[in-house]
Amino acid sequence: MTRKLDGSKLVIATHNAGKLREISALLAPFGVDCVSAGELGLPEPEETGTTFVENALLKAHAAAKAAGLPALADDSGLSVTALGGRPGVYTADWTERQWFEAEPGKDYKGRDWYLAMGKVEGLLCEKGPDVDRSCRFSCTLAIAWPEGDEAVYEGRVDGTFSWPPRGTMGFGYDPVFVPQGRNQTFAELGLEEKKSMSHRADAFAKLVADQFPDTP
Ligand SMILES: O=P(O)(O)OP(=O)(O)OP(=O)(O)OC[C@H]1O[C@@H](n2cnc3c(O)ncnc32)[C@H](O)[C@@H]1O
Ligand SMILES: [Mg+2]
Repeated sequence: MTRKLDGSKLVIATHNAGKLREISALLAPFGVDCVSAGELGLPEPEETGTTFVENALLKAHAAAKAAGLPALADDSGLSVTALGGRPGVYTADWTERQWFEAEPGKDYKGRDWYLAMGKVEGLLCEKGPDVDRSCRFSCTLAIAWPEGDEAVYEGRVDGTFSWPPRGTMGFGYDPVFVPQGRNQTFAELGLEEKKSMSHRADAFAKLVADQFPDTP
């Protein structure tokens, strides 16, 4: 049995504004008292794990320990089938890594998502016009308590990598991700639609079933 949230404040342990917006919207109906890592001035831990689960747990435990409160972290990414699952767990620093290899010493702090998406497109194009464009967004949500307890929930959504980018809503790779069964990208569909079908929503549904089982 996993430990349950008991009404104390919950730290949303992310430094990504897009994720914070989505997690806040998903949590809203459950009356959880939330505070973000940014509001608490928590440092951004180095993500040294090799899986989404490892990194989500690492971020949740770091925040829970620093804040003395339960913390919810999210590790997520886009895995492209034809690229052997890349960028996957390295989605956030894909641009930094690619450019670092090209030009060591350059400052990559301002992540440029357009470049990162273009890099994926470039690698797909190298494989020819009939390349398999299927891909998947994965999301692992982890809750950690200051005493060391933890709970993990995994979600995913399958789709297609679409080029050029379309839409202005959402964040990160949303403009190039078309979920299965739809024609629009997540960035065109917007928060409400995305909330009903995303990798984050899938993981969150498992969190709700476990943490808030009595909610109708
Ligand atoms: O670690 P935190 O502070 O939560 O923020 P981050 O941006 O570094 O997040 P990750 O380490 O989990 O990296 C995941 C990256 O995958 C991308 N990503 C994850 N979920 C996404 C979504 O719903 N829509 C678009 N891109 C997403 C986005 O580029 C993220 O930066
Ligand atoms: Mg990160």
